[in-house]
Amino acid sequence: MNITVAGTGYVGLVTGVCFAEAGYTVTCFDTDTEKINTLSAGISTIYEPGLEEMLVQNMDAKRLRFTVSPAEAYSGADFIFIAVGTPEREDGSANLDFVESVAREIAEHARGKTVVAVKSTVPVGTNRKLAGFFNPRSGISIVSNPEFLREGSGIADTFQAERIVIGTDDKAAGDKLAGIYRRFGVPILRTGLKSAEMIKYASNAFLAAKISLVNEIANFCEVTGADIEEVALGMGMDSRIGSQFLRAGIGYGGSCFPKDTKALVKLGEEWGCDFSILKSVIEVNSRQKQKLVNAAIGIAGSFKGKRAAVLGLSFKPFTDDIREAPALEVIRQLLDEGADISVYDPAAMGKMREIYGDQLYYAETPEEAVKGADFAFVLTEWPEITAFPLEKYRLFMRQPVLLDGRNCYSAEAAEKAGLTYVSIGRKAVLAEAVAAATK
Ligand SMILES: NC(=O)C1=CN([C@@H]2O[C@H](COP(=O)(O)OP(=O)(O)OC[C@H]3O[C@@H](n4cnc5c(N)ncnc54)[C@H](O)[C@@H]3O)[C@@H](O)[C@H]2O)C=CC1
Ligand SMILES: O=C(O)[C@H]1O[C@H](OP(=O)(O)OP(=O)(O)OC[C@H]2O[C@@H](n3ccc(=O)[nH]c3=O)[C@H](O)[C@@H]2O)[C@H](O)[C@@H](O)[C@@H]1O
Repeated sequence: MNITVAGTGYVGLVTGVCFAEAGYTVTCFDTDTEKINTLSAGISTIYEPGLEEMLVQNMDAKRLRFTVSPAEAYSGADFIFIAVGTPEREDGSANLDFVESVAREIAEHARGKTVVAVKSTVPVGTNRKLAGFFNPRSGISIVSNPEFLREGSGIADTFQAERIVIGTDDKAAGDKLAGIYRRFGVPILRTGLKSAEMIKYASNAFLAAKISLVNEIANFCEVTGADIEEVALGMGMDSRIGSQFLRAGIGYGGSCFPKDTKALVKLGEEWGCDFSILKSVIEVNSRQKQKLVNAAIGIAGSFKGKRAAVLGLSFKPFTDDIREAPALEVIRQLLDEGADISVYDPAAMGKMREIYGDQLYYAETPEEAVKGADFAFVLTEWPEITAFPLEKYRLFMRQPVLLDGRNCYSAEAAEKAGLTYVSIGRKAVLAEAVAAATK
């Protein structure tokens, strides 16, 4: 059984390595020669706990290889997973150029009966369009197989997936794909092609909405004196609500929630449907990302001549991905305000340096980052950051103002440590500061 994965980004690489780990022979194909050279040398191109070890073991066992040749990748494949990017276009819609170019190459090179499973997130109707790239007599069938893994826990999310969705109008192709997933022992849901495409967007939209709703409730807690941690705990005990994704914070980021919510709004427009809830979800998230800098301005008046430390750059812990990370918005605002900025992140410093170069100071430890700072922003709840003692902020900072965008610390402990502490949904100080800044 030969499996090919097109695209060695996050999804493609995790998929390829996990299918090899499950015992299949896997070829990963990418047009990016540098990436393929790095991977062929046994080096992971993404930061994902446990992935590199698994990559090397499966390469050594001759179950996993990498290529830049489409002929080599597609000609002998029984299954081809498409996992290339579907980035946001300027108007918010999904860019399908990469997916279409893979379909064209498969049509050119694939021989015999091949099941093409589309993991890339694509608008409803795309897979039917992609089927049009293949000659009906070629034996190539298309199945929608959306991906639900999260960065930072991609391996566990694959082997212990809560569901695998297989959407197709071709029952035999769906049966074949379900067959290769059987080794994973996870629940499989069979649907039509369009429903599978919608399940992906609807799931991400729902999760993003949950976060924006909890963030709005957190903002209201600040005004009324309620505590979002207690409120979320109480809400989450209701199994109809569920306790996950109720963490209030500085807003959601990442390569998917921001782009997929916008793509769904755009898709709705194309079909004459107004996603008004989703528009608010996006708007609330965008305001949430600006909240802490506004609070700091409320406290300081101005950032001129002030130093700000930013702890946590990736959009969530256990990844080096900074796509749409709240840190990007916070740093943009701080630069506009004329602040001196030092940053620290256990994994994402290289990617930040690619964007900001010498506009920022890159510290090697949280301690070094906060030294001499007037403000410290905590934007990602990395263990290295949450374990950084409150006393050290007081000890090393010039003016110990801590703005905690992930509610990593106890407000009581922070005050006891002598800090001016601002967090999300827990203390009136934030609402007052924001009101002062926006007067
Ligand atoms: N990043 C994530 O955690 C998740 C992403 N998704 C979806 O999966 C898809 C892929 O996402 P990422 O892995 O983040 O993408 P990515 O942008 O990190 O990687 C895409 C890869 O495809 C390669 N590529 C482009 N054109 C190609 C071609 N013609 N042939 C072969 N390779 C080609 C690029 O060189 C790149 O390495 C997107 O649709 C995304 O929405 C779904 C679930 C989770
Ligand atoms: O389509 C995708 O790419 C993926 O998007 C998300 O996964 P991911 O973006 O890796 O990370 P999440 O853990 O969902 O976090 C996304 C953002 O929401 C934020 N978040 C999450 C949970 C929460 O309670 N509060 C909160 O602010 C995180 O800090 C992060 O910025 C989904 O969880 C995956 O199921 C999906 O496959």
